Amino acid sequence: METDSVKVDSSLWVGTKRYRAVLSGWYFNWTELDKKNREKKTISVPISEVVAVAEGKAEVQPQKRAEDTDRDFTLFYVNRTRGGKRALWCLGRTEFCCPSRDLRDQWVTQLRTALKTHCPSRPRRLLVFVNPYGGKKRAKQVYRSLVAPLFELAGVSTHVVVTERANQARDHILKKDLTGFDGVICVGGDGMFSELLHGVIGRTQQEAGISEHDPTVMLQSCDLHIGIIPAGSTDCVCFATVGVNDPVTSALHIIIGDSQPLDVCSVHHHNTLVRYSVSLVGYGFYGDVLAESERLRWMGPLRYDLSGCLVYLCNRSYEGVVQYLPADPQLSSPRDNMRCLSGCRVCSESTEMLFPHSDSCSSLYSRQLSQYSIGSEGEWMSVEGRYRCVSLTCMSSSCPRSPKGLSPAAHLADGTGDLILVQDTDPLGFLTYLHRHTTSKDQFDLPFVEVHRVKAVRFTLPPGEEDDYHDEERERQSITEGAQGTPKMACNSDVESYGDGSQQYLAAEQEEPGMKDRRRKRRNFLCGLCCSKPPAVSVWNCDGELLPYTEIFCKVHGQLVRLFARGIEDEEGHEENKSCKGRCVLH
Ligand SMILES: CCCCCCCCCCCCC/C=C/[C@@H](O)[C@H](COP(=O)(O)O)NC(=O)CCCCCCCCCCCCCCC
Ligand SMILES: Nc1ncnc2c1ncn2[C@@H]1O[C@H](COP(=O)(O)OP(=O)(O)O)[C@@H](O)[C@H]1O
Ligand SMILES: [Ca+2]
Repeated sequence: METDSVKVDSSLWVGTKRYRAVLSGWYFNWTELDKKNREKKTISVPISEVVAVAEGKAEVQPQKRAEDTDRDFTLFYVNRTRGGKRALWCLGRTEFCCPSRDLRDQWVTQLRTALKTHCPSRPRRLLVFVNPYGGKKRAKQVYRSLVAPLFELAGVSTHVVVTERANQARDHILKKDLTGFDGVICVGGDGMFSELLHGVIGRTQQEAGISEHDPTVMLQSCDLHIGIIPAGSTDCVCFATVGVNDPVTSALHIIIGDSQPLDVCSVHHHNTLVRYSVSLVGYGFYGDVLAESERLRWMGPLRYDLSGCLVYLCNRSYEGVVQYLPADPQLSSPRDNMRCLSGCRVCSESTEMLFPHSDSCSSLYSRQLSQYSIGSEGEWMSVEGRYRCVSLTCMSSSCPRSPKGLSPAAHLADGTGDLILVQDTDPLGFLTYLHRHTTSKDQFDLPFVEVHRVKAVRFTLPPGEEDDYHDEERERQSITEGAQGTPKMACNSDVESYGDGSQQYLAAEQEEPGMKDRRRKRRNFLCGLCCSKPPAVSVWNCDGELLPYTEIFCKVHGQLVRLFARGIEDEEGHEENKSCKGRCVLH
């Protein structure tokens, strides 16, 4: 453990005043005059939050050459500001002037050495995917103006790919050589993150020789970190792992090399992997909202509000049988009001349980789960009924639309998910349930709502329920299976498993032309408002992707991937840096 040995201790000019500055093991402390109230204040920056040290009076924009006087140096570091309730990060910048050039060189050398010593896990080279198509279609501009200058300042090199089609990012990660990259970054929304998630998990299992199609397999956890620069419509994964969806905040978390493990839910249909999810696997309301919103993509983020209203007015509920494997109630519960924040105790305790020292690659829950093989009774619970919505979320799924999220006390890395069952109820009751997502009232404190912390869920239709919605899908499957005799993975991309167990994702072109439109027409709620026979079956929304199956099996894999984040910082925890107006650049 690094001692707190003093590396440099001298007086430095900050602005027009000269004060003492000390670089000890982990911190750089200096004193300066607070411009507003003309009094001295001490600033203390942990080395782990230093972004860069530059000789001279350096600026962030590379085109502004540093005025290289030989006695100055500039420090760039993480500054916490307050954008309303949100704890934003911005780039702090302070110029120091030394009595001599030697002392300046000593400061710069020691600071850079401290950076190298204390922050070995910082990314040096990143693979960046920009989605020009998602959100407000401003991803390129966001990246170029706010993020690229920070990466350049911090000395992080990047290879940027602006995607031209859906699934290009995922295919790139699955097939291309990733040597030398310390992480992959998506500039977009949850759909774009989902592409990188599928690429990173698929690549890791490919290289470990694990077949993703076996629902009880223990997946290999992925070391290649994923970073998100928010530029989408819901941006819920970014919001739930960082606390805000702000490009500069996220870029700074990436630069300092934060690492946040994240649970992932695998979704299977029989022995076929359909999708992975981290934010929401939702049937009923959320599924119908997504199905309806795809036609309104030209509206950007507003499409969810309009389709939300339309779907709400259709007042639909669906029959279903839900079986679930409860998690250990001693550890935590969805009603214990223990929000998952940076350094969360529940998640760190789960790390012990998920990866016991003896066998680091297998997760405890997967072992337990494989004991209860799919068909056995074990501790599986089963409920049947008519539901407004059935949602499974591995995290709080907080997002700008719903600051507390679908399940406010869910944990990012505890190996469990929260299953929320909203039974059929009157429209006002359901509106109350929805509305509580935007207030601090407990959305589970309603008679028709139940929530369970689970490790696995199976959803099936009650016997005799017509799944006409997917019959065409199955027809298509059988036609293609007949042709190729291999199980086709059904989703907007098809996986064809070859003899050698490697898996090639094929692009969505495999779908018959017009199949999607036919499906979507079926769900068109505008005509649905008046149509007599509402569909008996809804559709699954899996992180913003429609699933082509109704009967699915979901399993939570604890801490399967890692993000360049540190969880939601408890706003109260950073009083001292709160007011830093004027010292923030690039905001
Ligand atoms: C009356 C106010 C109702 C507010 C309801 C807020 C519920 C918010 C739930 C947020 C769920 C977040 C789960 C995130 C899923 C995302 O992965 C996924 C993809 O994200 P991407 O577009 O960035 O790729 N996003 C989604 O699937 C969108 C989720 C659906 C949002 C529902 C919005 C409904 C709001 C309108 C309801 C109005 C009812 C009253 C009308 C009289
Ligand atoms: N260049 C592209 N053209 C069309 N679709 C794309 C492109 N790049 C990515 N996509 C797809 O767009 C979808 C939405 O992307 P996302 O960034 O989540 O935006 P939003 O948050 O608005 O949904 C993703 O599912 C992704 O697969
Ligand atoms: Ca979880």
